[in-house]
Amino acid sequence: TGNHWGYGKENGPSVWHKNYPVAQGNRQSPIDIIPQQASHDSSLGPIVLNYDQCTSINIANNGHSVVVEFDDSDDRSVIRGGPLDNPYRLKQFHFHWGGKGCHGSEHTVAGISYASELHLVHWNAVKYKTFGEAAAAPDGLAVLGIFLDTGDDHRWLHMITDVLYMVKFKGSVTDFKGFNPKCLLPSSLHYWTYLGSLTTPPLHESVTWIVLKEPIIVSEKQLGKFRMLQFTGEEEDQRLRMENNFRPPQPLKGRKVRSSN
Ligand SMILES: Cc1ccn(O)c(=O)c1
Ligand SMILES: [Zn+2]
Repeated sequence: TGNHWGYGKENGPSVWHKNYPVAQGNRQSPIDIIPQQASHDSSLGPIVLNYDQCTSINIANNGHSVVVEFDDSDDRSVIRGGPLDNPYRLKQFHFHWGGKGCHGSEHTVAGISYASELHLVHWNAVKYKTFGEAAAAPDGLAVLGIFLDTGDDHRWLHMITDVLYMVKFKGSVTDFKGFNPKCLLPSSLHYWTYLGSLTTPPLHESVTWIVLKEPIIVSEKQLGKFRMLQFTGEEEDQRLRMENNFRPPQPLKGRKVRSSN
């Protein structure tokens, strides 16, 4: 109902604060990461991803992005180590991207944006009973951010781009079992980390961000398939191409960004 949030002129990031005042809070995401200003923290260990038993369930168009959901009923796929005090359970991953020839990452690096950004969303099931509860807690979520740059075809991304036609319209969902997101990681797990928020409403300040320094490479052709998705539902007469679904960088407000080695 009503003027739901989105990425358009009337309902985009510049007006989200009207319904979600935390948009102007002190730990909002994304941010511009300035490598030279990040502090090397030798106490920051490596991040460890245990995705081998992971169980993807489906892939869906939620009207803001395309999301792959996982069975998070136990600790079969978790992220641990790095800045995290305990394991966080993989819940879903999704992407943010730009328009044709435009970049659409959320985080930027020294003012430079990438073509796209993949977010792997995890929640603290040690401290909280549900994802919803964790999403509202200051140490509730850990999101692994991976930049996508353009070049050659990505060897495994076709497994996702080949099924996007099945979820063209908002509200569509289709089975998507047996996908292990480990195939979407770059070779290095070196990262920046800082305390931030969801980058979409409700913009809860509940995320420990872990942003990998090394991008993965995908082709323009593969990226173009994301742009055939629609923000709108099949029944709506408006046809809105899903693109530029990113929030721009937010004020750092004195936060420190730490860097793994
Ligand atoms: C939980 C959540 C929701 C939206 N986005 O963009 C995120 O990165 C994480
Ligand atoms: Zn995201």
